[in-house]
Amino acid sequence: MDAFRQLKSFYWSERKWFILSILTLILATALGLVYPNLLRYLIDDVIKQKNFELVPVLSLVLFGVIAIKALIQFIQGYSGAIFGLNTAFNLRNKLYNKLQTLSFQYYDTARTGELMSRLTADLEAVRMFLAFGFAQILNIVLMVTLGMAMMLSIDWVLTLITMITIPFLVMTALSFEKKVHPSFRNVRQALSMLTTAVQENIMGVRTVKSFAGEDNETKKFAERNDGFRSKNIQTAGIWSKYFPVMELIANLSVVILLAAGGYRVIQEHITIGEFVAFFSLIWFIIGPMWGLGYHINNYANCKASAERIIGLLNEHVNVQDVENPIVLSKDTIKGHVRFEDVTFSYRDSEPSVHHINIDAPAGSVIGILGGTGSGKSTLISLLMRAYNVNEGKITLDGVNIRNYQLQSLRREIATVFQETFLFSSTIRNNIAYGAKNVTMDEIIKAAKLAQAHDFIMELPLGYDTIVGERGLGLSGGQKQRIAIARALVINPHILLLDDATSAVDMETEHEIQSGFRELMKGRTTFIIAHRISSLRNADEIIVLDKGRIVQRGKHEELIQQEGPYLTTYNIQYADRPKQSELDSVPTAGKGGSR
Ligand SMILES: Nc1ncnc2c1ncn2[C@@H]1O[C@H](COP(=O)(O)OP(=O)(O)OP(=O)(O)O)[C@@H](O)[C@H]1O
Repeated sequence: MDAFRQLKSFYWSERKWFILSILTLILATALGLVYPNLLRYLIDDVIKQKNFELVPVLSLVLFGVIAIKALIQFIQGYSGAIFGLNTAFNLRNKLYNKLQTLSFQYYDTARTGELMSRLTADLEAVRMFLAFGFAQILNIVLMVTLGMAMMLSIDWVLTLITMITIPFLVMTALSFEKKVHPSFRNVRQALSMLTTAVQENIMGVRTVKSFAGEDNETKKFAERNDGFRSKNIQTAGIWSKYFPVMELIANLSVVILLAAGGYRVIQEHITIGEFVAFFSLIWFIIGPMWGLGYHINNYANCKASAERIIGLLNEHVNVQDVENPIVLSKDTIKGHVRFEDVTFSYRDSEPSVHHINIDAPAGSVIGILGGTGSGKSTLISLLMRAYNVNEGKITLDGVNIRNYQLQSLRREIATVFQETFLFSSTIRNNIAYGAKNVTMDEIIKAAKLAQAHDFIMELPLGYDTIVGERGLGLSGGQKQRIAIARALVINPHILLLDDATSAVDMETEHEIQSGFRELMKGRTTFIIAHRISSLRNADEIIVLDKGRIVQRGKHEELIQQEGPYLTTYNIQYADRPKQSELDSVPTAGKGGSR
């Protein structure tokens, strides 16, 4: 119960529903005992004594009991359901909030499917247990105790004789559950493999079709479908094997009762009425035994689900606010960024960036160039405090970024990531995502600067066009331009562009950049790009190799030095004479712009 104790804060506020559901449950179970007693009374005191005038009264009493029990059962089911639903509601909100606060570090290794099952299957398991499972276990205890007490009070000898088969029934029920449980798990796994196949096929439909993989996919699906069917057949086999056995044992109790009870009546140890009451009481014991294994397993599953939920709620948040953080505001921020001897490694591995020093005065543009895996994106992630640096510090206007309130820091930084993510919503909403109370004029202005306005207007619904899941239906370049507009619309003091124009052609890139130049006046910008043309106007270009700065300076300085920058330049401008050749020909102009 420890797991459920830890979840107390989520259900304690709903305890009135819980108490109501438990009280009504006790009442309904106790009312259930009225039937056997009425039967006994009917036979012994009415029929045998020929007091037939009591029959209508008894019928009315029975009707009253049934009606009251039905009403109580309704209140019990309703209050239990509300208790479970409200607790799940509180828990779901808390879990979702937790997901928002977890750092990038967590998401680096987290698996989407697992997280989704925390929020759905695990939460549902806890809800069902709180709403019904707990009540059912309590109901079993109540029914067995009350039923047994009543049977013992009628005839303890007959009770013991009748109960001979109960241990066998319990054993069979537990063994059934032991077998059927893993079998159900296999069915669930097979189903999840089946849905994964469908999901991957839909998401990767382009790849499947372009590699003519339809036949393979059909074969894969057929195999998984077959797996799903055979696991279901296995489970059905267990059910059909065990149920007749359980039925047999349960009915054996009844046969024993019939024989032993009949004998006790003949011996006049009990009356016929008591004998009949016994018959209906025996189901008070057998009924719950039937589902005992299921409820025990249900509890174990629920506990495991609750533990997984608690695990997520207790997950450590790596990047947090310090005590009394400084709240950045648009009016006070200037935008002077400094990396001071920054070293960072993602895990305990070799650092991804080593001893980085960068001084980016407010409004300057820093270009970053380097091979793949050289640490460019890492620098940008550190600046938006996706991770905390291991050594050194990053300052904004002279203050370590750790001392700023995280949300206010990120509100002043707009990032356009390498991979564009668009929400399944309208283009207008996608552009306005990070901005509060943004006007349509501002959205259009940002879209124009990002060279997105024209193609948006060509779409049938313009800015109201819904972009499909992950932006399907738009080209890579169009998605990037929407992402750039999204960054521009928040009017950031610091702009981080991580290969943001890789998917647009050079012509469009140039146009976007001229837009940037106008908009970036007074804003600090870090541009990661593979094209020299994107970086050549930067105030400083940093060249990275294996996490270290190997060259730095302005474009004009860097093309005068031997090094990776000049090599990249020469490759990209291969159709032009090499820089060294240009230098040796005094009449030739220096390196064409694009
Ligand atoms: N989330 C992460 N977890 C662990 N290691 C990472 C993570 N992100 C990057 N790395 C590692 O850090 C190093 C630098 O990666 P980074 O993404 O900064 O390179 P990059 O220069 O931006 O590369 P690219 O041009 O391919 O995007 C690489 O060795 C990479 O494997």
